[in-house]
Amino acid sequence: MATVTMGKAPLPGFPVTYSKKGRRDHAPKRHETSRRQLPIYSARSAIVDAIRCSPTVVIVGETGSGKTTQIPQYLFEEGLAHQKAIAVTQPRRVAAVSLARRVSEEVGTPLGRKVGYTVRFDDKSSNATRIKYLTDGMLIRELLSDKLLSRYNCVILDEAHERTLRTDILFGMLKDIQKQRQQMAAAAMDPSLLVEQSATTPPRVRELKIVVMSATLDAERFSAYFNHAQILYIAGRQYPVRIFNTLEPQSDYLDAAMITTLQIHTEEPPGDILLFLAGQEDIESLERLLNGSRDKFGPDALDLQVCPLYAALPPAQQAQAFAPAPSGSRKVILATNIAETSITLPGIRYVVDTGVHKVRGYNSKIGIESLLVSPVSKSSARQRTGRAGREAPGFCYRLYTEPSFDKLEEDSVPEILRCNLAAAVLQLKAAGVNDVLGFDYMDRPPKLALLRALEQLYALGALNDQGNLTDLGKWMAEFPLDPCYSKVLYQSQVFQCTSEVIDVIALLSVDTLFFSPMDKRDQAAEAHKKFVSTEGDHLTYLNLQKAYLETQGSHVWCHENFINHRGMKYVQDVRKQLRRVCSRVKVDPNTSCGVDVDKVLQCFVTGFFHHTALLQPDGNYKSVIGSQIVYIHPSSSMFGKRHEAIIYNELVFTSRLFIRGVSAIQANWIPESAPGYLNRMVDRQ
Ligand SMILES: Nc1ncnc2c1ncn2[C@@H]1O[C@H](COP(=O)(O)OP(=O)(O)OP(=O)(O)O)[C@@H](O)[C@H]1O
Repeated sequence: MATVTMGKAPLPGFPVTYSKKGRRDHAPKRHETSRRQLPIYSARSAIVDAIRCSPTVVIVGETGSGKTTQIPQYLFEEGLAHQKAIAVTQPRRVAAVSLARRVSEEVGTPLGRKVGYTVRFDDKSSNATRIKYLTDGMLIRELLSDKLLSRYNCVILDEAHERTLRTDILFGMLKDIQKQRQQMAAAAMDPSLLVEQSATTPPRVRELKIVVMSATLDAERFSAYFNHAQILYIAGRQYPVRIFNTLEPQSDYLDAAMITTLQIHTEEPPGDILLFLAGQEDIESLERLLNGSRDKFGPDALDLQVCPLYAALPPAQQAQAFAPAPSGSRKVILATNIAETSITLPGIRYVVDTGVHKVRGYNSKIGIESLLVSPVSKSSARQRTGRAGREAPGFCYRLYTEPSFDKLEEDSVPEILRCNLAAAVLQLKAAGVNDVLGFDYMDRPPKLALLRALEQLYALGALNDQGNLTDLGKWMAEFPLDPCYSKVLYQSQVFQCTSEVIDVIALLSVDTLFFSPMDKRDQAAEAHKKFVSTEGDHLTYLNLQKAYLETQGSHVWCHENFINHRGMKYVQDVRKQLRRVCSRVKVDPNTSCGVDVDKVLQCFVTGFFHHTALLQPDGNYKSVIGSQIVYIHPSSSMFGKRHEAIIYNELVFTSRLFIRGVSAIQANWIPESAPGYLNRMVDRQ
């Protein structure tokens, strides 16, 4: 017979509802009704049964149908969180926080009690928490101290289609935990073990249920990876969304976004607008433009309240996007793709999609992970559309043509295939995965590439000879940089040249900062002369940066000196990012070596010892590792010069093995930088 634990009397308006298990939930009535109206409600028992019967279930359901807010509650109500909790991962913190708020309201308990969240630097959960929304990164962190995730009965991987590096790492880790727990649970069923166990207490470690969810994922593929998991397709959209495409391609998406927003504001019935843009800069410029265009609305128009929403915005300002617009005004939220999945922004009826986003890419030149503006995938476009139609019928204005939509990729390339492997392996190690070769990747990177990555990390001092992460490795894992560069940055504290190292790394991220038009070659060469350092490209770049800052990045100055103005602007962005991260990890970005610039080169050798070459008696350069003859590229300031030893930034094979980003160094700096590794590599030759 079910037992009921009695507590305090319920508050008026909060009826007590009894679940089948006899547990008591205080659920506010107004949410109870709306919960039952969600499309997913009719599939409630099918979902619960599937999860009860199968270790892993893949669920695909329309955006807004109720997956993220309802499924964890169904499992909780049906006793699947018994004595433990349900984790729901999100790729973004803003979603984790807002979902926990909403669901705790639906459950009718204060945030942090039955329903809570954990994101970096913010934890609203307790031992009583049964449904926990958390970022994928935070679940990886929890894994480091609780290897079997024993506090959870079920992990829901939401928005799995996003395939972030961390979510991909979680896929493999969770599969492994599930297997281990299955074996332990099976062992506990062994009658000889049951003798020692009380009949009333459940086994200490239960099986781990995994639920993979999204509105837009390739369910068959996910099912195959998760041991042929059961797939559930949930039909039904909450409210219809009408999609409009432009008839012509738009040359300036910001301009098109501005016009469309003003048109909706002045011509369409009330309802807030959500506008997707590529990044913070776009948002700031559109915010200025929209705030400056109030006089165009006419005397009877509603006021327009502009709310930015991007990851770097302080949480208090982000919260404004979730608050209702003041009466007599319409809210327009200018957002990056942080608003693309999972969240419900109350009041939104109109979505404007520019069709672009910033993607973390990998600049193989310097291994810096960059953010580049690119077209979205179909899957992203559908998710954006799905932000309308959650509380009433909605409209989505795509600022690109229908044929352009048809040409978009179905899904974005998984991050693990887009980023440098040394960096990915460093992340895996930081996440506690020791066997990175045997790791169960959903999309496996090539083995040789993984081996190279391990060897390189060892040489850099990020791994010890057991292959475990060192303290330096942990530090390096904090940086959005190829590990060679983060090592140089770390060493810059020893050489007292952090400011210069940041500048050079940023400058090396662009291909051609000096340009020479065919018809003005001599003029350009003359203009470039004043920046050239006899010690090579690294210090030449440093001279260029100094001069650029002195002229405050003037377009005219760049033009007169045959300098790539756009490239220099990008350099300043990268520089700003790096300075910010340095400050965050308490490294002073202003530490400078002054005129003692040799220190900068010495510091670079500590990360680039494998990119060094020695001058041969015949005048050629031979690489220290690989013993290959390498040729200085004609674009380098070191072209035609001879020096006992050189360091280079990259090796490119075109007609010959060319090296670029070259500087002169002292030969004795090389063995000092990674003695063990270099001896081994030279022995192998
Ligand atoms: N903060 C909120 N305020 C108002 N309504 C909300 C809120 N959060 C959710 N809802 C309502 O609950 C519905 C279901 O939301 P939920 O996030 O569970 O859907 P979903 O299927 O996970 O969507 P998606 O695939 O887009 O993440 C929404 O369509 C909306 O009507």
